[in-house]
Amino acid sequence: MASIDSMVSQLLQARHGFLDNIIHHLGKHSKATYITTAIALYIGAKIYNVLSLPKSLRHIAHVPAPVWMSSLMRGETTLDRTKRLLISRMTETNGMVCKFSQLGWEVTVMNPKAIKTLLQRTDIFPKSEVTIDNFDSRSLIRRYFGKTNLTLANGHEWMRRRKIANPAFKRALPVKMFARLTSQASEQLDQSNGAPVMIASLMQRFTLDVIGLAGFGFDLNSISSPDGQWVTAYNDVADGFMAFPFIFLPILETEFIQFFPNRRKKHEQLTKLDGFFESIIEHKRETLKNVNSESVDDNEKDLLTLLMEAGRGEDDDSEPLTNQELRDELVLFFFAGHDTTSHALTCALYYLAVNPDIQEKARQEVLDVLGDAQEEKFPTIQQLRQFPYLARVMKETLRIASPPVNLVQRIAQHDTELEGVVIPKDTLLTVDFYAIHHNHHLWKNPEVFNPDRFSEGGELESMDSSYAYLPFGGGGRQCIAMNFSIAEQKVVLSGLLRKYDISLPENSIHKHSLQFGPSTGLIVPTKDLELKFIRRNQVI
Ligand code: HEM
Repeated sequence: MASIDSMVSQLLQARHGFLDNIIHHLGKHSKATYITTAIALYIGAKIYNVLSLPKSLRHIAHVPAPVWMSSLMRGETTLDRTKRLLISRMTETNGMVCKFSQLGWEVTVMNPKAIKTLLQRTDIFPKSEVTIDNFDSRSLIRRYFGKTNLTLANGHEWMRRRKIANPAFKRALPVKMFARLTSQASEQLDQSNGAPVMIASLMQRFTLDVIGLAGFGFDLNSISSPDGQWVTAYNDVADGFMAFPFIFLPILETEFIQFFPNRRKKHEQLTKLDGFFESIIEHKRETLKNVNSESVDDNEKDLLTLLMEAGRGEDDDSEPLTNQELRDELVLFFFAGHDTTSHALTCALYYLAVNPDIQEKARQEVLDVLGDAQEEKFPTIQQLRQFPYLARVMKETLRIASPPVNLVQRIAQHDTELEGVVIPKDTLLTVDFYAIHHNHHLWKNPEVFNPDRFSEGGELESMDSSYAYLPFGGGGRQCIAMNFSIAEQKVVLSGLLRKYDISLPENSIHKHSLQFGPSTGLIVPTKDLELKFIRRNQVI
């Protein structure tokens, strides 16, 4: 693959010689040759411009575009690429490195102090709208996410949406529903009779059902019916967001979709899903007109109800969300809330399986709170606070295997500086979670799973900046559902620890370290991970 590096560098370097040659031959050839040459020159110049680091960023260390691209093309793992090309440059330009991304050159910020400024100064570094504007309104991704939503909006629009959604997420902590669905998932584990189980798939179906119920009160039932129509439609659509040919050549999707039947099918599935969301929103509005929702415990209300209730209270002056806005937020919660948490759960179960001492310590804590009687038992909201060790296991999992690869890009509003480094107007900036959470300049033995980093007086507390650890982001744009997801994970992990001994099959490819598959964009999924769940004697 070094040949790809050298091919592209040679292409860039040979540009001048290439131009001279072309000028020399021009006189001798026909009109067709002129046109072909002009097109070749135009494309060559475009490629050169796109791949060359802009002059304004040349004072910052950078990874040459061909080097980054060749790593992607030869399938180097995200972690290896990050270590080799980003962390290795941590000491250059104060922990800032430029790299080539799908949307152009961006600065990856690895210096915790600079990250703090980047995330706190949302006036100077708002979210980059390039991320979604880059997609045509007819593309699958844009049709799904719409023009804006809570995670993409900036300024007043973001504040308005966050003000409405914040109380909804504060109120919604449906632990009873988490427990009910954990129980359903464990029925599937029981059916395996201790044989290896594809755990990522089960956790994905679990979190999808959670978000269906927590989002709009609809049971997608994907734990027991993985092939149900709405689950299939959603998975089909989500699978298509980052399809390489349509991202790099959007015209294929906008102008030539008739030649791509599979892509057309995804659009049809999305149209069906939209109809489904619309009917749910309409139905909910009608129900709320007729039923007194006060009678339902706030914790167990779905987010759609809570979002619709915004603006109704006496001191609540929020401008209510329209049906379209409600739809756009709900589809976002689906996307942002399901793969992230299922990945966190899958990885936590893996690290418990390969660290029996840690597993036993976490289990003992759970048994101390919930007892070891034979019937299933899950924690109440109050009991969730009584699992400090399990919380450290979850934190360490989110450090070592952060679900999102990086933060949504920010864009500098004007010429500014970050920790002494000049950042020109319109520069795109991001934070790469692996680059920060696996950085040996910040963490001791970052590849070792060690929940005690998060104990009182432990490694995190002794660091100069808490921004060396940010699985849920930071500043005002921190994950709105952090507490929701933590509660969800605690219910599942405590329930499964109480009931099963968790282990890795003898011949697993993950024996020495957790292996990841190709990235789907938001997260890097585990690769065919199977775990064994053997029922402990005491619990039936
Ligand atoms: C382990 C689970 C999760 C992780 C690690 C995670 C991580 C993150 C991160 C890093 C951000 C900040 C993005 C940025 O600043 O660019 C974020 C924002 C967000 N997350 Fe999560 N998330 C998780 C679960 C969820 C769930 C369950 C939901 C919804 C039900 C959700 C909804 C959101 C939303 C709406 C935002 C945007 C907030 C805003 O910009 O105001 N997340 N999440």
